[in-house]
Order: sequence, then C-alpha cells, then structure tokens
Amino acid sequence: MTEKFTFTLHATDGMARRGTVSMPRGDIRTPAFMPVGTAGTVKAMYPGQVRELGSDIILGNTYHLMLRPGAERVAKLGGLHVFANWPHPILTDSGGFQVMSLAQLRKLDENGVTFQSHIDGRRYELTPERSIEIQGLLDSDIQMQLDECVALPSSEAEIERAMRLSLRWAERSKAAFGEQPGKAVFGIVQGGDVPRLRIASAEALRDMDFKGYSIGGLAVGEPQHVMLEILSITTPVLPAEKPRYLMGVGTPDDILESVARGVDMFDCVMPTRAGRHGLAFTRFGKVNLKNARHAEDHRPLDEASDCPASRDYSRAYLHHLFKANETLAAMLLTWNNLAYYQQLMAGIRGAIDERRFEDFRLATKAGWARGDI
Ligand SMILES: O=c1[nH]cnc2cc3nc(NCc4cccs4)[nH]c3cc12
Repeated sequence: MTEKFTFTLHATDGMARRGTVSMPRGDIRTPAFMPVGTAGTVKAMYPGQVRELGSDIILGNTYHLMLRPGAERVAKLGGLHVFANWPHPILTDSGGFQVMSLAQLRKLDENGVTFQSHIDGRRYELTPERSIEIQGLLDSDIQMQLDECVALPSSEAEIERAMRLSLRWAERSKAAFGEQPGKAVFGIVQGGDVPRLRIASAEALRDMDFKGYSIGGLAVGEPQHVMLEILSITTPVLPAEKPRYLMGVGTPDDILESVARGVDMFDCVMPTRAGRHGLAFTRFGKVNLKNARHAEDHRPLDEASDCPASRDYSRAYLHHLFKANETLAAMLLTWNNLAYYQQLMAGIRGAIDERRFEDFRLATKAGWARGDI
C-alpha cells in the first residue's frame, strides 16, 4: 500500500495507454471505467457487486451529497467510504456542473455559483474553496476543481470567458486543496470546440502542476466526431506522466475511440441509467428488453459471460420483469451493463498490454455491428 498518489505507465499502443493509479485506498487499473454513485450508491447495486465485477473506483456527486444528507453530516458519520461501505477509491466532482443542470435560480459570478436546492429550495453557495472543503468532508480521494462548462454550440467569446474563469478557479481550487499526499485534485480543461482555447487551457493547467487532468466541456450534446477532434488536440498537450479523465463519457464506442486518443479514465451514467430503462449492453450490441420480440426468447443476454445477470436469466424473463415494472428488472440489467463495461475495460487493458489495441478496437466494433445474433 502507498501513502502517496502515483501514476505509472506500463505500456502504450499508439496513443492508447495502460497504467495504474496507486492511492492509499487501492490501485486503479487504467484505462478505467468509474460507475456513477450519485447519492452515495451505484443505483440498484450492492457495493460488493460493483467491486466484484471489476470496479476499482466509483464516482460520487458533490451537488447531491451536499444537499442531502449534507457534507458535514457525512463527515460526522466517518466520510463517504464508511457511510456507503465502499472502502476503495472514490472520485468526486466539484458540484458545479450539476448546479448548472439541476439547481434552480442559479447565479454565477467571479466568486462562484449561488443556487437554490431542487430538493427543498434552500440557498447554497459553491466557491472553489467551498467545493474543495465539501469534497474533503466527504473524504474524497480524487477531487475536482470548480469549473464552468458551457453548452455547445456557444460563441467563441462565451467559451473563452468560461475557460479563463475556470483557470482562475483552478488556481483557487488547487490552493484550497493544499498538499494532501494520499489524495489528488485534478484540473479540468475547458475551451469548448475551439482548438486554440483548448490548447491554452491545457497549457495553463499543465503549468499549474496538478496530479491529474480532466477533460471537461464535452459529452454535452456535440457529435462524436467533434468530441474526438477536441480530444486529439487536447491530450498531446497534457503531460504524459499524469492521468487523463474524460468527464461524462460514454458509450462503449465513445470509450474505445477516446482510449485510442490517449484517455485513461471515464465515468458515465449510461450503463446504470440505461439499465434501469431496459437497455442492455452486450458484446453483440444493444438490446432493448422492453421490445416485444424478446417475449419468448429463452436465451440469456450472453451465455459466455461470467456475470449471473448476463448468463442465468432469459431475455423473455427480463422482458417480463420490465413489463411488470418489477424491481429486479433494474437490478439485473444494471448488473449486466456494469459487468459488460468492466469486461470491455479489461479487454482494452489486455489489448494495450499485448500491443494489439487496434485489432481489439476493430473486432469489438465488428461484434456490435454483427448485432444481436
Ligand atoms: O466540463 C465539465 N465539468 C465538470 N463536470 C462535467 C461533467 C460532465 N458530464 C458530461 N456528460 C455526461 C452528462 C451527464 C448528464 C448530462 S451530460 N459532460 C461533462 C462535462 C463536465
């Protein structure tokens, strides 16, 4: 076990990287997928299940936890790892992104954001300093700077304003974080879909010497090719010896293509949220289990999978559970989807280790295209 935060690169294959983030609470094998545990739970899953299917780290949302049960209360109860019975690494976001998408009556200025809770209307203020304080009260292992993410499309002037504000907030977040050897604060690259602004943001953050770097401002509705073009411009500017985390991404295809452009860490609500709505991710592509064509299909989702949810239940049964709105429906499909995502990540890591990532990428996409045999 280590008392420090370190990132070790084991292999590269093109721009794809195979590494390990080592922290006191455990190692994170990269490329890594982080299941989203918004309110301190990966919805419909037990923590042990999340771990068993290969997750080294989960994400907690600062916005939700600061509103309910409250950061000070989580601290009083021993921090998020004790509270949620997840003794492994946790990454938290700053809360800023969700204020802008969930809160009411929000106001953003140089100092931070003020807003009203969507739960009970109480007023809150998030500054770079308060966000880091909250993430510390949660005992988060990897913390995010407060930033401003602009929706795309936006004017270049608007994108530049938000990018430069985020750089000033990066300085304040890093100062507030101070020196915490076993933990890390990440800077977040902004700059929208404007290459010169992305490069300026990445260069400025590199010079601030963060332990890791998030790429923000993407997966906000832009076409995949725009996201990939921005990645191709941004990752080469970031220091090779530090981890790169692409926020909010993505589908299995997004992840494959982003690993190919130098990304190490991912988080996305896709596998869990889609699972609750009947959408299964498999090696053969996506399967919508609410569709009547599954009503008498006795096959499981994937008989070759080592995940019980994928192997031991028929599509007919899963279809029935969704039609009956049964609780088990969400549980089984969330389990299948997270298992598939972690199987994909393990496949990616193995392929990079063996310098055959490009073949793996093409074969995986062919499997999805072959469809639901
Ligand atoms: O620039 C960002 N800064 C801080 N958090 C983020 C989270 C993000 N999540 C997505 N996409 C996934 C989504 C989840 C819900 C709505 S979009 N894009 C994101 C961008 C940012």
